[in-house]
Amino acid sequence: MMGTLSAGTSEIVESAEELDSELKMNDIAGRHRLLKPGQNYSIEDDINQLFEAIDIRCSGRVSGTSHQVSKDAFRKSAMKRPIRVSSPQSSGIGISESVSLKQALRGLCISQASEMAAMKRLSKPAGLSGSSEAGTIKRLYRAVVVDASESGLPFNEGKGNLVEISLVPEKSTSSFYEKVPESLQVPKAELSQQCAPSCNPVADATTAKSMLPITPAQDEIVPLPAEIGREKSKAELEQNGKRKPVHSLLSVDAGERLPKLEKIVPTLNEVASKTSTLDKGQKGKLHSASSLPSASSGSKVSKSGSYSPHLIKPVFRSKNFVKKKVKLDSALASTPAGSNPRNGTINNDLDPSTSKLVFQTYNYTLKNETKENEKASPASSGRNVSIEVSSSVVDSDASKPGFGSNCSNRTRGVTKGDERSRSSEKGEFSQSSKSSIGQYSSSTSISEESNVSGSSRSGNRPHMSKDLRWEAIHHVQKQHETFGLRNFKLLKRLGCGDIGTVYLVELTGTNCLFALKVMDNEFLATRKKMPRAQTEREILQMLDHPFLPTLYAHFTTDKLSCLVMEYCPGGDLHVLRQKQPSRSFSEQAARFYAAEVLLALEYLHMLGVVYRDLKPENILVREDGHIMLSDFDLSLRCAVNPMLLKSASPVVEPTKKASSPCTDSSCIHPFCLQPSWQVPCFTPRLLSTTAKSRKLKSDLATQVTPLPQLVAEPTSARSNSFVGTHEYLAPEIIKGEGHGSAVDWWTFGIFLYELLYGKTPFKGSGNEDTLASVVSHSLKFPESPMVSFHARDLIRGLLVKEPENRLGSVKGATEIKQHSFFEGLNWALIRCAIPPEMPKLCDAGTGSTVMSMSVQKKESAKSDCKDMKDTTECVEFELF
Ligand SMILES: Nc1ncnc2c1ncn2[C@@H]1O[C@H](COP(=O)(O)OP(=O)(O)OP(=O)(O)O)[C@@H](O)[C@H]1O
Repeated sequence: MMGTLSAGTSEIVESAEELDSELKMNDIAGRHRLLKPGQNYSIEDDINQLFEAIDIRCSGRVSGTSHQVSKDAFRKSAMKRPIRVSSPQSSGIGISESVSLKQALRGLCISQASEMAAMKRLSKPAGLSGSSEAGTIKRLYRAVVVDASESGLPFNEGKGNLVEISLVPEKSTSSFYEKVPESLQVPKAELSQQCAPSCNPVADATTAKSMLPITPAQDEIVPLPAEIGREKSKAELEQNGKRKPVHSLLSVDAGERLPKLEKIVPTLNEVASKTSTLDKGQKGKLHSASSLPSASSGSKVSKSGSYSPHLIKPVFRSKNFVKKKVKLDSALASTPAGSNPRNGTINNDLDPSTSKLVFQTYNYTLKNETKENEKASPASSGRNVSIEVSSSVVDSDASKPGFGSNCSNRTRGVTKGDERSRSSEKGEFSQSSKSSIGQYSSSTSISEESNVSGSSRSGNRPHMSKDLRWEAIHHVQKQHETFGLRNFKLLKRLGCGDIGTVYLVELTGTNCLFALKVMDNEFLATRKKMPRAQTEREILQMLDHPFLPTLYAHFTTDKLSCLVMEYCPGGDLHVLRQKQPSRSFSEQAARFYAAEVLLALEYLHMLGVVYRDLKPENILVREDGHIMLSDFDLSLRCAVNPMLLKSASPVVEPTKKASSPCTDSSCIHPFCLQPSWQVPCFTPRLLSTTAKSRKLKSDLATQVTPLPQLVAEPTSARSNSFVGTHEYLAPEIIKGEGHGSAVDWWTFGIFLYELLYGKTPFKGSGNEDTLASVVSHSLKFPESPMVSFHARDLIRGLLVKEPENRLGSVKGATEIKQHSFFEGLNWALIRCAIPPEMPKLCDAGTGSTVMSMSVQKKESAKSDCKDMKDTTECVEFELF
């Protein structure tokens, strides 16, 4: 019963669902990757191709009377059918629509190119989205069909000049694995009555409590133990305040959980002990489980050290790898094709019984090869793009937990046919790049998308070619002809989630740090959490965005599933907020973080991912102060179709902007390359001289139209799961009415509220009260701290209880970005902006000291190790 929930525990709850849809939607994973290895990325080509592909049939002229359509009507219609709205003024600017659109797109690309230039300048290592975003945009634009004559939605939302081009949203392919029993659902009439503004909040809350649908899953909700039988470090004590995820289907108590988590350690040791050859220069010292850092070992927080915000480099601890890099390149060049892990088999020196390696799939070449193989061999259809290194024991059992065969199909659901296909794959892996069932015998195959080979060293991410972490992985892979746990040196535990434990690890011999998420396969299987782990991995594989994590590799053993991710040393926003003087962020800081989160959510929605678990705890802070949205195991995958909202005339007044476009801090002109706030690390190419740039921008401002808006909001996504964190749960989730992407905009509203006020708006004395309050209480703003009208207005728009009326429910992030709260924000360059707060040289999220991450502070491996020992009471263990 809900009543069993402890009052002080904020939780994520979920129920089983969408497994099928997740599998069915695997094809989404590949959509945003367009460039093939070796293919040169050209913005100009993109533009031309886009316009070749775009069928512009929009007359751009709709009678003025059509503008009388209400906003609500538009919203509702927009969810069902294509929208195309034109403006009578659209033709008044003397530029043909195709030309203006092209210019606008070019501007978009210029903006993008500027970002890429900035990133290059910064040598920003990870998470950059340049070409992939371009690819995504290209794909979206290719899909655009404008048909003015067929669409009859002359709505411009007051903008007056917008021509909206849209596509019919695809039907969501998500299936409802878990539906709230009809008997348990609250009648809509009653709910609307409950939610009526005139309702007595107290009475409503009481009534709502009794009305909350109690699903069987909810019955089983139990609070996750804040501690799992280990000593609490300072940071972990802080984490106790975090709203931890709880699986609603199976209760997990401390007694059950602890042995499982502890089990990981001996498993790692086991792997280590089975490693016959240790890296050259490695001590070969294998510590027992007790050598893992105790919670207390991380309790000493060193706040010393400085931080250089402008040197965004991979996390390195010595220069060793840089030196090796040259050798690596030559080694690559001379690598025989047969020994190239991209193309063939390599040896795995791990114990066959434990070794299973799967590299993430990033490379389209591989996909193409797979398709060719499918043609050649029908039996292989349905194969996963990724190639697995697996033991026969693992793969012969399709039901085996882990990221094995049962988790690797990213293009379609796992069917019996698929399993049969797998069985037939025995011995075929060298051709199909698939694992060889029954052929383990210490051989492995690695997918081409292992991101560490040849020209596609960073996978399909040319913009990340400067990310030395990719090269580091490749380097290690080439050196050892294997890639797995043994290649990592465990430094400390970063945190523990519902499905796994995250460690800070160093890629042996490279001084590159990563976050390694380790999940116990048996635990996942017995707790029915495998789908969550699978979802997280699949989503991580899709991501290529500066505010989302990069998954460098993943591998699986019999016992463990591991994700090698980008490491964020800055802790999370939950902890960071608590460190603020008033335990809340300034409005400027909140705006910054909210904007970056919004971009991340927008990107996720474009990929057909409804995040569903937004909260400060899940927003990690990178070393450069920018954010990284993490934790995707509760996300919903669904179908999404792009919608292009084309602006046909300038939004801004040319004269105003032409006067001094760049001195205006709120300049929002798309061709204004000057960031709206200081970006000292970035000098746009077009701004070589101030005069030149001013003239250029002045000219552009008078000639060109604003950029079109791309909208890819998965409005048709539906789920009935009870998923989220109590204080952040949207009303429609609580009511069991089914929910879609609008839940992310609700949580975004709660998130912004919490950043600004230091608390969430509907928190009750207990979880039950909180849920009742969410459903029935009206939104109230505290008198202090003082928050601007714009901020409150945005929150108000987001925290509309009816999802269909919620800001963002139709056009997604596009709507929200246009809100006055974000006015003047240079969205394209925010990644180059100086964050409100730079992380100190301590890991706020864990309380443990981390080594300097900047180049200036880069230390040798030895001194780093010494520092670690000195400050964290010795994280002196090497498991691999
Ligand atoms: N890439 C990372 N860099 C630094 N710390 C991380 C990283 N990923 C996770 N962490 C830390 O590890 C902790 C556990 O993360 P994890 O994603 O496993 O669980 P969670 O966020 O609590 O949610 P869930 O249980 O739903 O997975 C986080 O709270 C965070 O402090």
